[in-house]
This record gives sequence, C-alpha cells and structure tokens, in this order.
Amino acid sequence: MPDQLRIAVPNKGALAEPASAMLTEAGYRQRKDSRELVLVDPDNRCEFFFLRPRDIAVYVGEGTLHAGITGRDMLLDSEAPAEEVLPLGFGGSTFRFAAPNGSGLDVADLAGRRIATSYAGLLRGYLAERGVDARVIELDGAVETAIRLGVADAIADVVSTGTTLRNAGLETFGAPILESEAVLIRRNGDPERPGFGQLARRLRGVLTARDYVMIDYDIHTGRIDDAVALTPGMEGPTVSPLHREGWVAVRAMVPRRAAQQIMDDLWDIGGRAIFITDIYACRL
Ligand SMILES: Nc1ncnc2c1ncn2[C@@H]1O[C@H](COP(=O)(O)OP(=O)(O)OP(=O)(O)O)[C@@H](O)[C@H]1O
Ligand SMILES: O=P(O)(O)OC[C@H]1O[C@H](OP(=O)(O)OP(=O)(O)O)[C@H](O)[C@@H]1O
Ligand SMILES: [Mg+2]
Repeated sequence: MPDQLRIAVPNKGALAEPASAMLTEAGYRQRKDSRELVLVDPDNRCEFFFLRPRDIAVYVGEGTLHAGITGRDMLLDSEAPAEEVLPLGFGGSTFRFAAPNGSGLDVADLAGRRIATSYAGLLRGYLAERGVDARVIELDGAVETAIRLGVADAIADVVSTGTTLRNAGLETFGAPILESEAVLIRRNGDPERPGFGQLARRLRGVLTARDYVMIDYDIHTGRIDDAVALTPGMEGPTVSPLHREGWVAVRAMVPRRAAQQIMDDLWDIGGRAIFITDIYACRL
C-alpha cells in the first residue's frame, strides 16, 4: 500500500522488548517470533521493520523508512539527517568517560591518549567541541575490557546501573557526555506523513497512561478550592453534584508518583471515598 507508514523498531538489545511493548500498548501489531524481520499491520496501515538499533537512524535519515525508535545516543552517533520527535521514557542511560579506579584522569588530560568506544561519532564530536586532540579507538562492544588489554587509556561508553564498569575495575570521570533514552525519530524536515501524527499521539498517550492515574473523591463544597489546588487536573477537574447537600464529587488526573501523598492531603482537608484508578489509554 503506498500510504503505508514504514516504522523501524530495534530487533535486539536493551531497546527491543520495551519498544515492542510500547507499540503493543499503543494498539499496533507486534511480532510474536523474534526472528520475524518485517511485519505488516493492515488495520493501522503501517509496516514494522525490525533492525539493529544502530542502523535505524540511517534508514530513517535516508528516507526509506518514515519513523523509527532508537536511542538518542545512536541517533547522534550516526550523524544521519534524522531528528528526535518524542522521548519515550525507557532505555535510559548516560554516555560517560571511564578509566581504571584511582587513575585520577580528567577530560583535560585526554589529549594524546587513546579512548576506546563504540560511539566514535558521538565521542569525536564531543572532543572536537572542546578542542581535545585524542585518538579514538573504534570497537564494536564490550569496550570495558579494552584498557586491561592495553588497547586504550580510557573508554567512553553507555552506563546504566554502573555494574559493568564496577566489575571491570573502572570508574567514571568528567561530566556525562550525553543523557540518552529511547526516542521516536523521523527524517529531518520530512513533511507530515499519513499515520505519523497518529503514531506520535498514540505513543504520547501511552506515556501519559503510564505516568498518570485518575483520582475520584467526595468533598464538602466549603473545601473545594483547597481540593482543586491539590488536584488541578489537565484542563481543570470535573466537579459533579452529589446526592447529598453541600457535597461534590471530583475527578482529575494526577501524577502516579504523587498519588499517595495527594490522597493523604485530600484526607486531611476532609476528602472522603478517595479512589485511584489506572488510565488504560488516552489522547490529550
Ligand atoms: N544496560 C542498558 N540499560 C539501558 N539502556 C541501555 C543499556 N545498554 C544500552 N542501552 C541503550 O540501548 C540502546 C541500544 O544499545 P544496545 O546495547 O541495545 O545496542 P547494541 O550495543 O548495538 O547491541 P548489542 O549490545 O546487542 O551489540 C542505546 O541507546 C543505549 O544507550
Ligand atoms: O551500567 P550497566 O547497567 O552495567 O550497563 C551498561 C552496559 O550495557 C551495555 O552493554 P551491552 O550489554 O549492550 O554490551 P555491548 O558492550 O556489547 O554493547 C553498555 O555498552 C555497557 O557495557
Ligand atoms: Mg550494547
């Protein structure tokens, strides 16, 4: 179909499973077998291509695919003409320098040294901006081992929990080079394609449904202003009459992580019958 939206999804690695889970939550078909490389979703008029996360920005930048999910670090590393449209809230990591424990290295000391990385584009850009003339050693992965094997003096790599660094006897130094997470991307300046806006809205809806809950409670009209201050909602809360003189029912979205505190605060100002429910899906 000519107006089909072609979407790239990571086939392996840290982003593959959460990206597919998010698309499923957004109502798209996803593959059941991890060896499937292409999947057509005729109901949503789109086609999914399961590709290496590192290659996704390249396909999207070339315009052969219309949308993609990859890491911000991989998008920037690729230098492909593609842009971030929406951060997706998973695959969070920082890209950092590291060296052996106690080495006392700093970014200013890197001139003339060897730095191993699998993100050479990102690293070269960072060094060039700061005028540091270091030698970049490009490796495919497991770069933490490069120092012990005498190939590099420092590394620049993805750090999530920090376990891999610790196990290799390394510690970070300098400010983080980049804060990364999974992002929705499209080609630079791509005109709005059928289905792209819908994809972005659906993914935004999933993020909201994950981050917010619905709160319902009853309160005396005398305290309604205090209650609304605690639960302002998106546009303003829904306030409905109760079949009880002087009382109203209030309904609003609140951040999930604040929900318990808001329930306590509502209780303290006289709110009763306070319920929290999950949001299954939404468009705001
Ligand atoms: N341990 C991790 N936790 C969270 N995000 C991570 C982690 N490792 C990598 N990422 C992020 O996931 C994205 C893809 O990296 P990933 O390691 O999955 O790909 P890769 O290195 O090309 O594949 P592979 O590791 O299979 O060779 C990057 O944006 C990266 O920042
Ligand atoms: O801080 P941590 O939680 O330990 O995670 C960071 C590690 O995860 C990634 O490795 P991956 O498993 O993708 O292997 P790779 O080095 O071969 O890409 C990354 O390259 C780090 O090595
Ligand atoms: Mg990796």
